[in-house]
Amino acid sequence: MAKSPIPQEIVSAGAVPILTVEMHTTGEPTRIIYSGFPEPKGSTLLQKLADVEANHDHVRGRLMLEPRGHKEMYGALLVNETELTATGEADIGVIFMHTAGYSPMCGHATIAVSRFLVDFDPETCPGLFPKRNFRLDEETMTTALKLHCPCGVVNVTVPVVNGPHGRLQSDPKRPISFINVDSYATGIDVEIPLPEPYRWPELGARTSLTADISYGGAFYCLVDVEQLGFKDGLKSTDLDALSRATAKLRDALKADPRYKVYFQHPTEPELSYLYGVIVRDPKRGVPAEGADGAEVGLCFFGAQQVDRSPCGSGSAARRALAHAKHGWPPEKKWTYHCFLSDACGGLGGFTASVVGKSADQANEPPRAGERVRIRVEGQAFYTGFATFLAEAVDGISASGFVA
Ligand SMILES: O=C(O)[C@H]1NCC[C@@H]1O
Repeated sequence: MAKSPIPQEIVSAGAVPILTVEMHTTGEPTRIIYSGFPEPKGSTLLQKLADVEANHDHVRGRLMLEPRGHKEMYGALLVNETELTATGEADIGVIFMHTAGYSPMCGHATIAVSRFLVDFDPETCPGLFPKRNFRLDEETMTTALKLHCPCGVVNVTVPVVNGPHGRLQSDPKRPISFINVDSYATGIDVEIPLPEPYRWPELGARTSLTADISYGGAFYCLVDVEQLGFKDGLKSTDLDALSRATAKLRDALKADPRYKVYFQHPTEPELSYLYGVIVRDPKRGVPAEGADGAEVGLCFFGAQQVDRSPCGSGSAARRALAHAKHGWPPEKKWTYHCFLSDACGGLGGFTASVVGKSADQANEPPRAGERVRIRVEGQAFYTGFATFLAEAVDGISASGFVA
């Protein structure tokens, strides 16, 4: 690797340099932070997340916002030790971050991080992922990884090939898949009244709409584009108007305590909140090979950040909703597209299917609240790697900013 052209005295004069690998999953960035981030304190992953939020949030800002990031940046901080790596239930932990905070789950970053974890060279990253333990399936040439995400353990399968130096490396030609934590719809066809301050122009004379609520590691409100009043479907030219409409819908849901019941995580109060609004256009989208159908969607999360990817946790939430609402058989595979994959002729869509029900619900018919395991598939690619500095005398950029 090339040496830094900046004199070492400058590199080491400010905060510890932060090292990242940069990837994208259907256009959505993941800045994977593997060295230099302050060590989070706590014995559980959620305690470590709370510590990062309370004490190192400015470092999140530094890496996500300008001038090192931008308003749509996304990141993943690797955490070697969690309560579940200690028991062997997980291989490594991860804290997901965006421009306005942190995510309970992130499918696109799970795909990127898992590929990186298979590929990185332990000699160049000493201390990273010390319990690295590939479980290779030689028949399928895949390796398994258990990622401890804030929402729980996600089981990832990464296709591999034999690399030139006798080391396994990821196979960029085949999709990575993950089996998410239990996913379930919490609200089907919920009538949402929209009081005056929570309306937008495209609604016209309507004063309410119908939407669904579903969990895929994070809670999403899922709404058809026509319900929002956009009669011509999802169009990228309407992005600003869609952002204004979904922000109003999000605010209406957050303002009324009656909706809290739809966003209750069974065990973790920290995860009990509306994370994003996904606008669906069921009339568009090309199915990926082997899939039974497709739809296009657009996910707004955080401070109305736009997911470039089809949103992995949202795909799980949507497939769980289809199971509960329409009784789709488990093997029915659906391709979830974003604007980008739709514009690229279907390249980069995420495909989701049901791979199992919770054991205690195995014989029950589909219904709201029923927990299912969803497998989501997608691909991530490397775009680079970086060393980020913060000079001690730089009063502007240490915590990042949005212009
Ligand atoms: O793929 C996902 O699940 C996500 N992408 C950004 C917002 C969500 O966390």
